[in-house]
Amino acid sequence: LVLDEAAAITYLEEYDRLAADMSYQYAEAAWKYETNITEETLANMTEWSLKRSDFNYREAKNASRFDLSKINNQNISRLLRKVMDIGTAAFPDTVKLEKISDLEGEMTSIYSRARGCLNTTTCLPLEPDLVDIIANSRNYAELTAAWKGWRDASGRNIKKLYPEYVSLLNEAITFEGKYKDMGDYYRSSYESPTFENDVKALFLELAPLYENLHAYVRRRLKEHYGADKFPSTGHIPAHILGNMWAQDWTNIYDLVAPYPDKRTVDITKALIDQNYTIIRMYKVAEDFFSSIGLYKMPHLFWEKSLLVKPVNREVVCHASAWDFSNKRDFRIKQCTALTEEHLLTVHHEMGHIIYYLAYKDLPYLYREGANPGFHEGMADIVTLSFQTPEHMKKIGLLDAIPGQNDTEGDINFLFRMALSKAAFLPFGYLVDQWRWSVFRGETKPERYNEKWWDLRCDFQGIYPPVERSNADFDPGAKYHIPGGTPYISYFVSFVAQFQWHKALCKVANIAGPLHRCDIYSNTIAGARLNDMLKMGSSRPWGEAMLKITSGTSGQTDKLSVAPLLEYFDPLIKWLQENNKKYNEILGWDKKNCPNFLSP
Ligand SMILES: O=C(CCC(O)(O)[C@H](Cc1ccccc1)NC(=O)c1ccccc1)N[C@@H](Cc1ccccc1)C(=O)O
Ligand SMILES: [Zn+2]
Repeated sequence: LVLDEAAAITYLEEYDRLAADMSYQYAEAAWKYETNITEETLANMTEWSLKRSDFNYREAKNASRFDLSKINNQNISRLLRKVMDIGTAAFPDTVKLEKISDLEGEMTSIYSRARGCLNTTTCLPLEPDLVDIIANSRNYAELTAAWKGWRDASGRNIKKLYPEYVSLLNEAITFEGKYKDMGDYYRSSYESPTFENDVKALFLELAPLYENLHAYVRRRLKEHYGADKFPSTGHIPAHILGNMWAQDWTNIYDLVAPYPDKRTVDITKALIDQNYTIIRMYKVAEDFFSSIGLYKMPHLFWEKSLLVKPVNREVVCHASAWDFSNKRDFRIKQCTALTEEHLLTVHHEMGHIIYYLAYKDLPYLYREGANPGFHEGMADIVTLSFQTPEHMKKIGLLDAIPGQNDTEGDINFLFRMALSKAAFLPFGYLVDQWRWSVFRGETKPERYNEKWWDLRCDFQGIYPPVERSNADFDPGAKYHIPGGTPYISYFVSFVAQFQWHKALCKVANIAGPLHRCDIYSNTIAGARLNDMLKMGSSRPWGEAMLKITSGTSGQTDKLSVAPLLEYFDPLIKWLQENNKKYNEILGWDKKNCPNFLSP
């Protein structure tokens, strides 16, 4: 039965209301589970997950009555295609769909409740305890115990569930014949047949920056921990970089700063000294977004968010931002602690909420990021302004800022930014290289861990401090793997946020080098950003990229690493010179991973 456009519009209006309501119900069930992990709340979430799949299945059938070739209106056809793009919900075997939801819930429960043991008597949760040890301890043995303890408690216990999870997801997603495997489906949200090769090319362009940073940090860490801890292959031990996954190195800034006597910031200390409360951290973030003309948090946000880890129940501590699809209820769930890292995560999560608020009046189907990387990029972009010495001084978290001709202070600041924004790049890239190879069937369960360490050794130039084998499951020690959450979105975000930062600083006429630009209280920058955010996923993401960059030297509808490399250019030159001065050999043996026991 071919129905015309008018009927399609009527159908879509009805769909919009029903879908938003179903989404609300599911979000409430998921919220109840994540803020109180019990058998009952997990079962209730699974029940609602099945109800949502059933709703999507039925509506996809209803939408298929319309003949898209007879729909001329681009907007209507885009909406109808989104109603029919339901992923695993197209799989009619609800028993298997329930199993997928159960497995994901169970893996997330194991991850969230895991306690890593340092010895036979002391077992600690990841947040805040093990995170703090990895961030602050300078004792090699203690770091090794925390690193190994966490993986034994999380990855090892998740391992047995992952193979079935993968095969069920692939069976469900290939049922309709539209997708080759689950990785193919994940990548389809970028609406580009060349996406996989595009990100590979971007990653290769960023290699020189990372290799120079890696060589410098390796030399400085050798001075501290002793050269005997560093193999001839050139790898750095994975557990001495200040982060449980070696994805952000800012916590070891004090050990490796280029000009230590010009110590710039210790935000964590300032937060404690100034008796910051958790709420004040959120108010500071809200003030940044409202200062550029974006939005304040709705009152339900303050009423319903979970901002502190409860003492009397188990929760999913990994931070997230929630849209309850009723245009009013938006929440953050974060086990917030008084540290600089958490202050940045507060800005990150609130950045997601701002995106939600910008597109809340769009049709339900368009209330998404232009692509998943754009949502993460929006979450992160204010941190490029917020962390400048100028801004830190403005909000009283830093007393002295490096003067304009203080190149040493400037290098220190750029270096500190590179410890998060450059150190992250290979990790942001490799997590889904691993996952996509698993979904493709290239990496079988017997070699899950070997493939993981092949990639970690190859792209990150780090190696495991204790022997690993295929009896371990280290990918499972990173939230997004048991959580089933895509990761390439962060790599895309780390590229895109510099393109946006450059464009916004330009349109806002903020003079000076890119790395000292602070868009705080600049409503022109805010308006330009808002114009993109308000598009949601109503248009292909290239148009959203063009919306932000148009009229500037970086005008493009594509991802480009040029602004990121421009931002770090003074540091790249400094690192190249310094590495040459010390005859540092850049890079590492990409095909030989120390401490991995081949089967
Ligand atoms: O995981 C996060 C922060 C959590 C989140 O805000 O990205 C969160 C992750 C998540 C949790 C549950 C389900 C899905 C995703 N994402 C969101 O809350 C979110 C994602 C898309 C749209 C709206 C909100 N960051 C990553 C990468 C990262 C990003 C930025 C700085 C440092 C590190 C990490 O910690 O490895
Ligand atoms: Zn995020």
